[in-house]
Formats: sequence, structure tokens, C-alpha cells
Amino acid sequence: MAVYTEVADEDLRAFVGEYDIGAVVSCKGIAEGVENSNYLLQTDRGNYILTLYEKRVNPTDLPFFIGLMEHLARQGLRCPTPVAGRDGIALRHLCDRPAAIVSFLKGLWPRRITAAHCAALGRAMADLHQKGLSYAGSRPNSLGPKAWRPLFEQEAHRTDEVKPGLADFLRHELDHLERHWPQDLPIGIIHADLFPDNVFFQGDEVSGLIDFYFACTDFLAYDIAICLNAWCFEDDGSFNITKAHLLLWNYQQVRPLSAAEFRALPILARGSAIRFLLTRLYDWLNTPAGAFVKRKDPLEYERKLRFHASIEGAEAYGLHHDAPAAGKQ
Ligand SMILES: Nc1ncnc2c1ncn2[C@@H]1O[C@H](COP(=O)(O)OP(=O)(O)O)[C@@H](O)[C@H]1O
Ligand SMILES: N[C@@H](CCOP(=O)(O)O)C(=O)O
Repeated sequence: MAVYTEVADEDLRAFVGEYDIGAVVSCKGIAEGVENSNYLLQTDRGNYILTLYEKRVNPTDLPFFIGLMEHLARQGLRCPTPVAGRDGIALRHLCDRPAAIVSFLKGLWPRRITAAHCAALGRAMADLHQKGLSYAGSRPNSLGPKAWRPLFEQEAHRTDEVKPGLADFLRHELDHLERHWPQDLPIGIIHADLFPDNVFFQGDEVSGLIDFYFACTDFLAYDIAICLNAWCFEDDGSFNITKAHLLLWNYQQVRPLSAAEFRALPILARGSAIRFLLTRLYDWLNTPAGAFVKRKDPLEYERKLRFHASIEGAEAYGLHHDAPAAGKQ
């Protein structure tokens, strides 16, 4: 589920009346997602998404997110475009929560990921990175390396309930990551949660990127590392080198990686794995029984983390850095 806040009909009509988008025909809660309340809003002029921002989004970050989507949409990236009210303001309030209406994107997110999806994702992510460079806003990554140890320590005493020995493993990983985290890779705006459920496709082409509510300023290559984890492992836990190769090769057709970025991919992938492992671990241990949210498996990310820790170098992702940027696939 992701409808935490029910909106009464009269509140909705008054809210939509502040926009020039026609009259409400219907408004249905969307079951997917975990962070915010989302509705598919139909008016007599078209379809929109109405989002009420819930407690896990810091309200002071919202102008950054809204401004980013406006900027990217203006640059021609297919992403939700915030709709302003008649007064020119996009970020408003509904039911005591910050709320916004954004454009509805066509397409579906892929339930079964193919190599062709990974290829298209690589280009779309590089395009996002290029278009984000001219965005004036910035936001530190609140789930970056400095956040990981405190997040772990909060749950350390209960971590072995999930798997015996997991706490020690995570402690060693955190030590390693703190010692080896890169310092001076190219920085820009990253999506930071570019999982399959946030990428819409029509056929094999990306038709839109959604859910910019973890976007932040960080190493661009860290976004790639997040995608290697989220897109290139099979259900049985095996790493699919063909998918990784296509993702990286296609990314580089739009934005070539520096040698330092390429070399850093394994450590960035380890960091990205621990970041999602830790937030999933927190949710696993803290989601009340009976809550209408599907908990995600933290151990999926332990297996991914072990894979990245076991490889010799970034070549294990199916590409050599000296491969020509626009060569044969
Ligand atoms: N702009 C959009 N166009 C079409 N569908 C959308 C759009 N934004 C969200 N959705 C739908 O809402 C669901 C949840 O959105 P998401 O932003 O991932 O929520 P959350 O931030 O709560 O995780 C998506 O899986 C999709 O079905
Ligand atoms: N992608 C994260 C959880 C965030 O969920 P989203 O619905 O906001 O994309 C994970 O898989 O742990």
C-alpha cells in the first residue's frame, strides 16, 4: 500500500480548484510505493498523480525535489513535471501534509528484467546525470557513508535475529568501507533509488523515471553502483554479467566514465549494497505486525554485498575501461 492519508471529496475538490487542470472525475489510491500517499487523479482534461508527502520525507527537502523535476522536465528528460496552481506555486498543502500534483507518465515498470532493459537504463541514467549538471540546487546524501554506522548501531543488538553472525559481518564491512571510500570522483545529481519500480518502459525503451525523493548530490558513479545491484542480479542470487556489461556500455555512450570511476565501481557497489541492506534491516525489525507495507528482504543485499567483496576488480562487471567508448557491444 501507499495510501497513508485518505482525502475527503470536498477537500480534494477545493484543492484541485486551485489549479487550472479541469474538474475532478475520479481519484484512486495507488497501492504501490512505500514512502508517500499517491493517487491517480483524473480530471476532465487528463490524468495526473497527486502525492501527499508523508513523514519519511523531510519537508525542507521538498523544494529541492520539486525544483529538480521541473529542471529535468525542462531539459527534456521524461520525468514527472510538477503542475503549478493558478498562483504559480507547485508545492502546496492538503490534509495537513505537503502535497503536489505532477504529470502522469505512460509506461510500466518491468516485472521481469531483460538485458535490453539494462541497456536502455544505462543510457537513461547517463542522460539524467548530464541533464542534472545544470541544476542549481544541491542536497547532501542523507543515506551516504556517514549515515551507515549510526543506522547499523541503532539495530546492532537485534541484527543477529535476522541472521546469526550478520552484525559482525556488517561491522567489518563498515570498517572496510570507511577506510576505502573514494574521495574525489565526479559529483552531480543522482537519483539514488533507480530500482526497476522507478523506471517505466514502453517496449524496450525507457518512457519515464519517477520517484526522485532520494535524489541528492553525490558521486555519479554511485548511481551506477546502485543500478548494478538493483538490475543485474537474478532471482537465484547470481550476477548477470551480460546485463551489467550492457548497462555500463550504454551508459558510456552518453557519459564516458573516467578510469578512477571505473576502478571505484566495486567499492561503490559494496557501499550501495550496505545502504539498502541497512534501511531494509531497519524496516524489517521496526515495521509493526499487520502494517500494510511489504517488507523487503535485507539478506538479498547481504548476498550482493558478498559478491562485490569477492571480485578482483571492475572487470567482473563485463567491461574493460580501455574498451572504446563507442565500440562494438
Ligand atoms: N508520474 C507518475 N506517472 C505514472 N504513475 C506514477 C507516477 N508517479 C507515481 N506513479 C505510480 O505510483 C507508484 C508509487 O510511486 P512512488 O513515487 O514509487 O511512491 P513512493 O515514493 O511512495 O515509493 C508507482 O509505482 C506508479 O505506479
Ligand atoms: N528501493 C528501496 C526501497 C525504496 O522504495 P521505493 O518504493 O520508494 O522505490 C529498496 O528496495 O530497498
